[in-house]
Amino acid sequence: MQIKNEHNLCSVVKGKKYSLSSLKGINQCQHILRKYKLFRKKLGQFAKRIVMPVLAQNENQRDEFKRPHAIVCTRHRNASFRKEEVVLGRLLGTGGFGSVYRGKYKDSTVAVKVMHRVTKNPAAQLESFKAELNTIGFDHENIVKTITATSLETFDQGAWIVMEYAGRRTLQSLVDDDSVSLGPRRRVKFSQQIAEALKYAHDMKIVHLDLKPANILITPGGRCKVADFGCSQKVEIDTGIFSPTQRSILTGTFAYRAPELLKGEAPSKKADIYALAVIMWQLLSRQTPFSNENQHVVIFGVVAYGQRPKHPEIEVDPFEESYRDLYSQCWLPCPLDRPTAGEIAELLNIWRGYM
Ligand SMILES: Nc1ncnc2c1ncn2[C@@H]1O[C@H](COP(=O)(O)OP(=O)(O)OP(=O)(O)O)[C@@H](O)[C@H]1O
Repeated sequence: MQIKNEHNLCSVVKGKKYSLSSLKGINQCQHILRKYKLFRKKLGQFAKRIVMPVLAQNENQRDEFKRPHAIVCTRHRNASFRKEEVVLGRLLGTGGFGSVYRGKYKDSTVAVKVMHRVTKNPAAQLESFKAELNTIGFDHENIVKTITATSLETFDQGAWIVMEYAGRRTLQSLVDDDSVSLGPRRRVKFSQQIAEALKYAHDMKIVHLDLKPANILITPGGRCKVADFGCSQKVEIDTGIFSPTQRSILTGTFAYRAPELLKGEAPSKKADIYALAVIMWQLLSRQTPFSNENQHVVIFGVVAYGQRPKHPEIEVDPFEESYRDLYSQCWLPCPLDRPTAGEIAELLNIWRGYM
């Protein structure tokens, strides 16, 4: 098939008529890909695994492109980012593996995660850094944009991740702040935006696995942005399940962790849907899930008896009932019974149209 233009190339690749011989003229492809910068936005992961190896200059490069995370590492290594280009400002907060500062990079206000130089678990820290790089190239209004990062090779000399600055508030701080109203419209808007972010990440074969209100930033304009992909994992393209070589998912906060993860089973996209359910519950109840309860007892209850956070004892109208029904479906014990992020986003979008 002759490659004529961007659309044509997309349809060849997306329509899976991608036997490499059908992509006539590598030079032509290169030209089109460069011209339209298709690598990430339009062809996504598929292009990285199928088209990029064709364009690779030599065997080594070809193998590298075929490995998961290859694009991230390669782009990353070649990135022109130097620490001197960043002006660090005040500290925004400190997490387990790094401290986040407000800063300036190329005239933009950014947030910079500076990984701790000394840590009790350097291997886990490196994994977390690599996981955060899963979102390099993501472009979605409800996901904190990762702009650039120092290279993996220089990790030991101090690793930095430069992100868009998404404001000072988190969804957790809104839930905890009694002066902030979280009426039905806001609840549905936030839930929909989180579902949209998950849909995008899942379409890119990335699962977050540490979704909770503290990891959702709220911009001054009131938009949700999912942050902290430090526990995220890549799903295999064909099977939809995780490569067993990747690290186990013993991270995350237990109240938001799906029962299959608590049982030690392989995670899937539906683990994020479970976490979204708990967040939706929290937006309605404004309580902390399983607060003051013994963690081990709760984990046993969640896994063995399908225990979930209690529905808040408030009067509910038919609309609230639908909202409860939706999050109750999202935390069903069997991952297959839970809706997809796309289905949830679509439904909530329809609701928003009626509110
Ligand atoms: N892009 C960003 N824009 C604004 N603030 C951010 C951004 N990224 C992180 N922060 C803030 O920086 C602080 C530290 O974030 P970080 O992700 O390192 O740690 P954490 O989520 O608190 O802990 P951990 O990662 O160990 O779970 C948090 O308060 C977070 O809200």
